[in-house]
Amino acid sequence: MSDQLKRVAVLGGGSFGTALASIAADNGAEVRQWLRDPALAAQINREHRNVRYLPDYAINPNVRASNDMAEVLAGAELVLVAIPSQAFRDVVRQALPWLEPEQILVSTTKGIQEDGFKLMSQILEEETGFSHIGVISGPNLATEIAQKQLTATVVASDDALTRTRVQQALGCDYFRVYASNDRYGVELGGSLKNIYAIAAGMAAALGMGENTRSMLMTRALAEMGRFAVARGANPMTFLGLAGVGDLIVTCSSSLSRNYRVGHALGEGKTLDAAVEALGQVAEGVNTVRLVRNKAREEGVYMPLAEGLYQVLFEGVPAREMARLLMRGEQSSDVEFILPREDVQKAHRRVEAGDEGEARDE
Ligand SMILES: NC(=O)C1=CN([C@@H]2O[C@H](COP(=O)(O)OP(=O)(O)OC[C@H]3O[C@@H](n4cnc5c(N)ncnc54)[C@H](OP(=O)(O)O)[C@@H]3O)[C@@H](O)[C@H]2O)C=CC1
Ligand SMILES: O=C(CO)COP(=O)(O)O
Repeated sequence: MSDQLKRVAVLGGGSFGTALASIAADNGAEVRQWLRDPALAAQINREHRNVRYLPDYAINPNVRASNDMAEVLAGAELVLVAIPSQAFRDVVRQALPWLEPEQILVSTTKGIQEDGFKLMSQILEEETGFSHIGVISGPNLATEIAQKQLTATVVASDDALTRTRVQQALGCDYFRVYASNDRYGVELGGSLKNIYAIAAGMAAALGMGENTRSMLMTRALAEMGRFAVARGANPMTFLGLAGVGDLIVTCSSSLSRNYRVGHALGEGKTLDAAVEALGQVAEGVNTVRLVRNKAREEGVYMPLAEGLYQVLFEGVPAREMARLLMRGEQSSDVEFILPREDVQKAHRRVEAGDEGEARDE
């Protein structure tokens, strides 16, 4: 088919990279997947299975794994980068000698670099200077994609060619790709929701109910929107798949690694033990630290991120933190309608005995 990409490269041999590689191959592309472990690459090519990250799923035989960057990138029209944030820049630098300006580069990674508070597509841009740059984000549990469960994602880029090519390369019967031109908002949504998935896993392990989970997710969305606005992003993006969509799935499913880390913490494991037991990346652990520090620096009110930070890194018991949050300052439901400051002002007036002045104008 003329509108279909012929060559797709995926950097990263983890669960998401593998699931996306297989989709592109299902769509008819010749796919090369780069991973650093030659033994795993050889096994994928032999058995069409990624025994380390997605052992139960058959990979399309048109995915060829390799630890040779030159071989993987040669002739690729689209390059998907599915490498955890801590190693992302390093791997992009390894790829640099074989990248070409006409290639489309797309990050699939939901994390933040500490130095400069950079999102992954900003790293792609900085390292390459190319113009076809985008991100993929949304409610995309890799295991469910591998099972071919009906799934939707968002490709975000201010470059229409990037959006269109990714929709062509990955859209299929079980994977629907929606377009956005708010790259920063989509990418921020994917990173921020990991924080609240840890909290949701923890709440579940502590026996908290569905009301609690619903409150947590909705207030998380309010907090994400507040942070986005403070950073100049469009909060409306958080109403889409990469915001509320991803928040729902990651805060609800034990297939989410961030949720699982939270659950293990709620069961009484230490953070180190929880991360060790997971054996894969849970980006939220690092993200909560970076976002909490950034929110403090910029004066953004983020009580959930602050609370989770104190539980994870300062030894505050989760139940005690939940109690403190429930007794926190009185607030507004939807701040875009009734500003939080107005609620607090009204409280101050009533407390000062000025009930008439506390009415809305
Ligand atoms: N899994 C999911 O459901 C989803 C994941 N994502 C995002 O995608 C990103 C990648 O995730 P995913 O595929 O799941 O990750 P995994 O944890 O499953 O795998 C990570 C992959 O990155 C490789 N890697 C890690 N460090 C390095 C390094 N220094 N150099 C080279 N390769 C390295 C690992 O190689 P090795 O095995 O050799 O360590 C492995 O192939 C994450 O940031 C996540 O937020 C987004 C949506 C869904
Ligand atoms: O982002 C994801 C689903 O959309 C995957 O979440 P985890 O990284 O927590 O597994």
